Amino acid sequence: MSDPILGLLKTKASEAFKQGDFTTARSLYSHSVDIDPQDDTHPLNRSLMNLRLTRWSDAEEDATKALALCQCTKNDHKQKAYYRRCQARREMGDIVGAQNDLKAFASTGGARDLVDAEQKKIDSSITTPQLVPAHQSLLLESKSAPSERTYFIDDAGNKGLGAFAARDIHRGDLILTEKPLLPFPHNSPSRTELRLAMDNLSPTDLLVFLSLKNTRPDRGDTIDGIYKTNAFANGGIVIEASRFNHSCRPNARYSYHEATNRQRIFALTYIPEGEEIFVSYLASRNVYGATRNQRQAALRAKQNFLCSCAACGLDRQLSLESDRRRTEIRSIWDRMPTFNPRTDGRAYLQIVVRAINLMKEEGYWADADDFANEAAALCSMHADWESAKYWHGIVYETRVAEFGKDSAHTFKARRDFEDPRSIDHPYAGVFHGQTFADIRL
Ligand SMILES: C[S@@+](CC[C@H](N)C(=O)[O-])C[C@H]1O[C@@H](n2cnc3c(N)ncnc32)[C@H](O)[C@@H]1O
Repeated sequence: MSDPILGLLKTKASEAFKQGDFTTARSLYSHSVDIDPQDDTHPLNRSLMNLRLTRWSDAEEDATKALALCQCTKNDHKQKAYYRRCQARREMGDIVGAQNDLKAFASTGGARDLVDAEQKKIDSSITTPQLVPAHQSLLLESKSAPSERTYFIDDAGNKGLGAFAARDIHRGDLILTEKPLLPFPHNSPSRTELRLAMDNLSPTDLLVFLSLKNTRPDRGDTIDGIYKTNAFANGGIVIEASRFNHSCRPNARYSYHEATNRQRIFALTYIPEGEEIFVSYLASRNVYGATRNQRQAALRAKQNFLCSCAACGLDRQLSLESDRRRTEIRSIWDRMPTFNPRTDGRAYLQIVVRAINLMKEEGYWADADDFANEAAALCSMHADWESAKYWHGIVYETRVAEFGKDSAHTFKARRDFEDPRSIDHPYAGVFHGQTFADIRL
């Protein structure tokens, strides 16, 4: 079954061609050539774009490729291929080759007026070959990072491309803010929804989409493969943000900012210039509360890759220690609802402290707010407002780094920190007599 992207590529390439954007049309046809190398139509179409772009030797090569593929079966394709190759060869000063192609064009039924016009050009052409002009780069490479940028995209070894710090980045710095190219309000659009959204892309945006990584090219559905490799939960396809690789000990975090319809990435830690910036593709507890095997299985199922991050690459001993820490953090989280908040308050706070310290030992404590938030709620139940403020402060500081000062999560944390008594909790202030001032990180 042919890849559904082929029809879309043809439509968008002719759209670009009609607009006179031969560079985009050529690149779109190049994708068709790569996806469907046995069909002569694609190199034939691309040869025309090459002629328009004065890329004579590429035009010649494509016409030759088309001739080899169409063999004797498609006469009109053969005619076009000879005619285009004739023009390319003439432009390159290969008069003998051009003359032969023109003969072949005529003998396969090429229009008389075209033959005559082309013959005149051959006759009057100068034998000195023209220089091939420098042409535009066809790759949609990410532009090299201007100095004010926080990141640049570069080769990240076995992971493909990746994002790197263009300067020293500090915890809480905004690294990227980007509008989605294909926004979806949910994570799994149907094939029809996806196809409709793709139809609305401009030819150049389709090219940008096609520049993204596809970890499932074998499945024969390029759109689906690229979507699954790159889509964000909330926010769909976001081109630059898609270049950030995953780590189970990330130094940055992505989040969707609904108010501005932007995908954003904030620094969770200090990231020195030149270092790779990593986000986590897995939701919080599936990273900090999961062993290496569990994380790797989840990433393989979700995105079909074997994680090579620093945490997954630890040697056996260190990896076992890491697994033990993460398993304990997870088990603390799972045990928390079993505590009686009236009688077990101190033990509850002590395990919160334990969990956050384990996160720190693990080198990834950006999600400390999950636990600190529970601690704040417990202190509020006991009307220990001072302690509640302390824990709300940790939640607030963590959320600024995770989501920025202007996110809804952070606003709430800030309000609770400034006025702990205003907390929206059904049991706030119902127990009295216990204070927790001695239990801190
Ligand atoms: C959203 S893309 C990230 C950008 C991608 N590296 C590129 O070249 O465009 C996700 C893909 O990058 C690769 N990748 C990301 N993080 C990785 C990691 N920790 N280990 C190995 N491969 C990773 C995998 O192929 C994954 O499917």
